[in-house]
This record gives sequence, structure tokens and C-alpha cells, in this order.
Amino acid sequence: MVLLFDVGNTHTTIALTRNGKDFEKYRISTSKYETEDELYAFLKSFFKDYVENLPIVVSSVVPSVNTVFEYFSQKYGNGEVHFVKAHDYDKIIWNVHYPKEIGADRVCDVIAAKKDYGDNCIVIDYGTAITIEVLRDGVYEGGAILPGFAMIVNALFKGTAKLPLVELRPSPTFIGKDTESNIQIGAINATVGAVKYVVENIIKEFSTDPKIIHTGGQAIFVKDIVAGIIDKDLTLRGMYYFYEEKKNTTR
Ligand SMILES: Nc1ncnc2c1ncn2[C@@H]1O[C@H](COP(=O)(O)OP(=O)(O)O)[C@@H](O)[C@H]1O
Ligand SMILES: CC(C)(COP(=O)(O)O)[C@@H](O)C(=O)NCCC(=O)O
Ligand SMILES: [K+]
Repeated sequence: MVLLFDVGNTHTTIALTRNGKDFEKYRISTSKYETEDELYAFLKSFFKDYVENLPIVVSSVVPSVNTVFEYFSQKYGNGEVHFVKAHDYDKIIWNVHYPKEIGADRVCDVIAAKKDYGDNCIVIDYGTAITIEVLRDGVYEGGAILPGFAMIVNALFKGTAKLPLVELRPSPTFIGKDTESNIQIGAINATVGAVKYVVENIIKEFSTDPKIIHTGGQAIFVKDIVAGIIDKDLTLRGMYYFYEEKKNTTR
């Protein structure tokens, strides 16, 4: 058994798995824990199974909480904590200027895409920010970062006197008849359009058609709009594969 912590800027997904395929998972706000005891209290309220004395894997894009996992591992784990980093995974060539700066969530998405979908993939992860990963002939070539849907809605809310926060869902029409639909078109429909535009231009750089995989908490918004498949557990599987590789290379 291994405990996975996928720490994003909005949510932390906590998952227990023994095989990297089946996950018992729970989602908490990343802002809701600051100590290992608070984190442990969440786990004890969620998991019926024994979660003590386990190795933990952390994919974190929020450096300020990383020490919580060090303490957690010492006090409640088996002392083994693996932080996902591109430069600690040499089964993929990270063909970018600074591999160390690639977000851990992006690293996990790429590791899982390569293992589960092959050497030519484009992965889009819809969260606080929207990330796009390019895996071409088995090499990670980089990608793009866009503001997440909620970030755009929040920016319009904070940057204006009258615009409200609206429900995060695409508008069924492209001519808004009220403020809410006007904002949804601009923040969600238009952002999906931006993703489609970037992906179309990335595909031109491939000699073979890449697989398109959508993941992240808000991937559901592109269902039936953007080609490709939705794979909710991609990041978690990437974390597990990272852990497996770390265990194999340290034997
Ligand atoms: N069970 C859920 N409860 C609340 N929000 C959810 C849930 N599932 C998906 N979401 C959506 O996922 C978003 C967070 O996506 P996520 O990929 O976890 O972001 P990040 O990794 O940047 O923290 C939330 O803002 C919400 O819109
Ligand atoms: C782009 C991100 C903020 C996305 O994180 P998330 O939306 O999951 O909170 C994260 O991948 C990150 O902090 N990346 C570091 C910069 C880079 O990947 O180039
Ligand atoms: K993410």
C-alpha cells in the first residue's frame, strides 16, 4: 500500500492504492491543512483501512506545504517520502531548458501518458491553471500554461465593479443574453477555444497523430467539445509509476 498526495493550488487529492490502478481517493482544499496532525485527522476521518506506517508519494506545486509531508512521513508514515521531480525520473528525456522547474503534476501526467497511451500524446490538465503537455516520440518537449476557468471568472470579479462570480459551466450558446452567460462564454467557452487552438497548432508539429488526453478537476467542461478522452486518475497513476521506478532503481 502507498499513500499518494496530489497537491494542487486549489485541491489536494489523497489516494490509497496497492496497485496503481485502483484508488480510494478523497479531495480536500489545499488551504485546509498546515500541520501533519491536521492532515492525519483528515485521513482518519476518510479511510477505514489502516493508513499508518506507509510510504508516501507527494506531487506538489505548492512549496509552502511540502514540509507538512516530511513531518507526516516521520510521525505517521514509515519515514519514506518521495517528492515527484522530473530530474528524478530518467525514463523520459525532459527536452526543455530547465527540467527542475516543471510542475510535479505535469511530470506525473507525462509519466502516466507515456506508460498508458504511448510515445505521442498531448495531455491537458484543467485545474487552477490549465496545463498542456507535449510528449513526442517518447520525449517530453514542453507545453503551455493557461489561466484556469475559475481564475478567469475570479479575475473578472475582482477587476470590475459589477461582474459577479458565476457558476463554472460552459454556456450552451455563444451569444449571451444575461451577465452570467456573457461571463461563462468569455471565461469557459473561450478558454476551451484557446485550448483547441493551441492543441491544433501543436498537432502540426507531430508526424504521427498524437493521442489527446484530458484530466484534472475541471476536465468535465470539455467533454464532447474537444476531441480526446477524459482520464481522471492520470496524475495519480503517474505518481504511482514514479514511485515504482524509484523503488526499482534504489534496490
Ligand atoms: N468533488 C469535487 N468537489 C469540488 N470541486 C471539484 C470536485 N471535482 C472536481 N472539482 C473541480 O475541480 C477543481 C479543482 O481541480 P484540480 O485539478 O484539483 O485543481 P488543482 O490541481 O489546481 O488544485 C475545483 O475548482 C472544482 O471546479
Ligand atoms: C502550472 C501549475 C501552477 C499548475 O498547477 P495546478 O493548476 O494543478 O495547481 C503547476 O504545474 C506549476 O506550478 N508549474 C511550475 C511551472 C512550470 O511547470 O513550468
Ligand atoms: K493539476
